Amino acid sequence: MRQQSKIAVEVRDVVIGGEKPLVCLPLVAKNSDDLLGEAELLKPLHPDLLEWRVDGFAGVGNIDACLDVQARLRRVIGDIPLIYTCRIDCEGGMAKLDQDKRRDLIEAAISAGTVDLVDIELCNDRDFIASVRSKAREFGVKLILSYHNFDETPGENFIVEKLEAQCRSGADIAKLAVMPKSYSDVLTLLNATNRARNTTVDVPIITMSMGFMGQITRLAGGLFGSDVTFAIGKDASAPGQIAIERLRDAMDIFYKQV
Ligand SMILES: O=C1C[C@@](O)(C(=O)O)C[C@@H](O)[C@@H]1O
Repeated sequence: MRQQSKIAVEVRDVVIGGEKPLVCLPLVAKNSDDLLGEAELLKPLHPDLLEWRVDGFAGVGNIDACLDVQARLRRVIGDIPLIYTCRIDCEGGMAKLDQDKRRDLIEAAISAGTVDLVDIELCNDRDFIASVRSKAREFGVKLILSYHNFDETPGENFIVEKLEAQCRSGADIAKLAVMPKSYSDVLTLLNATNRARNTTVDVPIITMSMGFMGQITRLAGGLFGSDVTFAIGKDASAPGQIAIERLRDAMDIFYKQV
């Protein structure tokens, strides 16, 4: 059986860090009609979690427009836990916002009370992280601190230290996505995840090696300590994601017994 997270995170009736890794589907539509349509389409696929990639939404610069769609989105998805992500452009985000605006948007989303988790990058400055963290705590929203590298896979120590730093900065969940150039890089990511899970990182972990080479980490990363895998519902939000139906079939091989 896989090594569970020492501290599990519960959102609605979903446990992150429990017996089985969970499947999250990203919502990446550009306009509100398409976004709500995408959510309708994904709901019957029964994802454990949904992620709204707000940085892919054309109205991302308009807080009121975003809040309006967010409220409608919650009505469509019912009780499915929702991650709110406005990814910073230097780590793969699709919009360039200034930091004050991005923080205001994220905090407004948290205060609206209709998102369950928020994902921000560890590369944001301390004040940005402290401000979002305190807003998240106030509204009972779980904080994911993340790191993305679309160019390469850093060494094992770097990865473990990044996950540890996320914990020290108050992450309820530590997350890291990196790009492999070889299958050794894929093993580095899995080794680092396994080490973090079994030593210093007590909170749930989400890691993935991106691209084609990294697909094994999306299927079997849970065995090494990754608690959530991102799949394709309608459209991908990162290279290497696999359609949810195929992913679930494959995951049954690894996790059915539990
Ligand atoms: O950070 C992540 C992980 C991800 O980049 C992936 O590789 O599956 C997909 C993103 O939507 C999410 O925010």
